[in-house]
Amino acid sequence: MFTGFGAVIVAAGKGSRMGTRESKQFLDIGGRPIVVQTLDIFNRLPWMEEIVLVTGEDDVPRCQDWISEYGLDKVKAVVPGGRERQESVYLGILQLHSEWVMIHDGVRPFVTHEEIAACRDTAIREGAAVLAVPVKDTIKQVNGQGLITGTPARQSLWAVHTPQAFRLADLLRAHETAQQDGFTATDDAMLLEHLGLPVAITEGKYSNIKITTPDDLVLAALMTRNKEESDS
Ligand SMILES: Nc1ccn([C@@H]2O[C@H](COP(=O)(O)OP(=O)(O)OP(=O)(O)O)[C@@H](O)[C@H]2O)c(=O)n1
Ligand SMILES: C[C@](O)(CO)[C@H](O)COP(=O)(O)O
Repeated sequence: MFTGFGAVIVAAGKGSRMGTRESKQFLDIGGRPIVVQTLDIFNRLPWMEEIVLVTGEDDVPRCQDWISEYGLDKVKAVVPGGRERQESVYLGILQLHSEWVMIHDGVRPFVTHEEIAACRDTAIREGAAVLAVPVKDTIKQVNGQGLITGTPARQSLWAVHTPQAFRLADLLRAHETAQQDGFTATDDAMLLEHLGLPVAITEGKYSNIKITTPDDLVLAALMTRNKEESDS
């Protein structure tokens, strides 16, 4: 029985906003599929005890092959995900035995060990934590007619990233309550908010991008080249 941290890497999305034939999590950056790059970051954390990969049902065999090929020895299970991200996360956490869990998007391959450790430390201190960055733009609320209805104070606005870290028992309860209530969320913190549990912010870096649209691929290629140059 593990008592430390496990991670669920979700990579079962269709990538409709990317629009490529190949799902975006399997596109190549720096010579490896994006999801392999993400898994490798978590696999190299000395304190990370187990990893579950959630992917498309048809993609399970090729992911298993990559796990062997790239020596991702902490990946204990590769499971098919669901229609929505929320369902994919739930199917992943059912496989874990650790006391704490980190949920991370398979398409955020630039997260650093420092950011992940900061998120872990905040979660241990506060009970739950997410990486996030202060928003740089002024954000407007807009109605269905395209008219601005309000301007929230920017000091209170953060763009939320992953990883997001929780006690496994809290996250399971949050997912099961959401299922009972028919509550859907775009991140896991929202599910704890729905339960009334506090979630703390850990300031991350703007470089922890989620590869979502074609312009993110251009940025990702540039970031990979910069990293390769600074590593050599
Ligand atoms: N049913 C789903 C939907 C999303 N994800 C994962 O959740 C992460 C963040 O989601 P997003 O960037 O929205 O990915 P997609 O759902 O693939 O993209 P889109 O919304 O453009 O279709 C991705 O790693 C994606 O693979 C998942 O595991 N299962
Ligand atoms: C969890 C998340 O990465 C936080 O930014 C994001 O909400 C998930 O992806 P989506 O683009 O909202 O589907």
